[in-house]
Amino acid sequence: MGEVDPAFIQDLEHRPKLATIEAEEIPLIDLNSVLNSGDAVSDTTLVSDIGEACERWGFFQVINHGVPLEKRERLEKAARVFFNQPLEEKVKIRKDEAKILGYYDSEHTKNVRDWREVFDFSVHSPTIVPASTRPADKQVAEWHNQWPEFPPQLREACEEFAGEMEKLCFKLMELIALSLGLPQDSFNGFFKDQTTYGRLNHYPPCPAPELALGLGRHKDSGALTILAQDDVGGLEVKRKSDGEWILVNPTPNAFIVNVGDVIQVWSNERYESVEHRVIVNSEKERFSIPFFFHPAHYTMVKPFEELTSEENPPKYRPYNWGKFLVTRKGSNLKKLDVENIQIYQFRFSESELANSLERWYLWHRQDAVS
Ligand SMILES: O=C(O)CCC(=O)C(=O)O
Ligand SMILES: [Fe+2]
Repeated sequence: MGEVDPAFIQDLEHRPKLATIEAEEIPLIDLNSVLNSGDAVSDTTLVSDIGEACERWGFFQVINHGVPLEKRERLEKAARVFFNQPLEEKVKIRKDEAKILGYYDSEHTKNVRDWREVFDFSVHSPTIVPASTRPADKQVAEWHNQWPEFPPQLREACEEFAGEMEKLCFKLMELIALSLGLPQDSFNGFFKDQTTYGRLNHYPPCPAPELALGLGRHKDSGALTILAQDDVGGLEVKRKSDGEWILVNPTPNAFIVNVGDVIQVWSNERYESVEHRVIVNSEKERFSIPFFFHPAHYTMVKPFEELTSEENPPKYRPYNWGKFLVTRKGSNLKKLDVENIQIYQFRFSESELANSLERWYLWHRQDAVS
């Protein structure tokens, strides 16, 4: 990536503090009991620990998650080999506005360029999504994977790892449902025709880690994200209690889990999708593998009725997940003059919320037409 191009430079207020602060860690959750308990979850302590982590942090780490270490290591190795190739090899599978999956090295978050390169692959290929961002357009399109020729084992490593991630996501969604007081399988149906995808991230060493970010502050827009980070460290989470950026120290063979915007809406903000970002390092490169668990494109995302009441009316109007996803995917590819789509655009204003009777009326009427 060479010298630091001004496109990478963050505004003053968003530049990282590189001095490490001693801070409380995000919760570490042991999934051992649930993996050995068959289908029904009976560990109430585990369920309440997950609920508390989602409420306080929006983030937690899991250990004893049942994902074989060999599968993770195999993919980590293949990712290194892939990114280590010359740029002209990688750009053969470059993504663009028509081909949404593949390699990319100039993603922008909040319209500042990220100091990283990525490879995106969908888990159920082809993935069915809306053909355009236009609300009235009901046509669908297919996302197809673009696999590199080299290394030849990358495809299988991605597919095998994704299979494991998907199982873990379903388990975690069941635990989250229980933690909200909902039936265990409440969320499963939304993921029948899921738009989930996986990503390989490479953050090269950066000559100006105090000016740039590997990945700018953002919230994940899907339901759940599971992340494998290597031993370098760089992920920072914005602590809800005071807005301080907290580094997530690498824990060997753990996965980092965070709730995304969709869970924020489903839970009517009991669980919030929390901002996070990645700082870079002048000496070490870093690799990470996020897995974005996303519902089917036709899902109308709205608060669960069981989690709302007259005193706690729905805070969001229903929105179409697929339209949201394609709008977001298209806008991250380049620098724009405006902020890309965010869920607060679907949130009722405080004055609308204040009138809960009217809110209930609106809500039921929208339900009938969506
Ligand atoms: O690389 C990381 O640690 C975080 C990646 C991430 O937040 C994302 O890709 O959404
Ligand atoms: Fe993220």
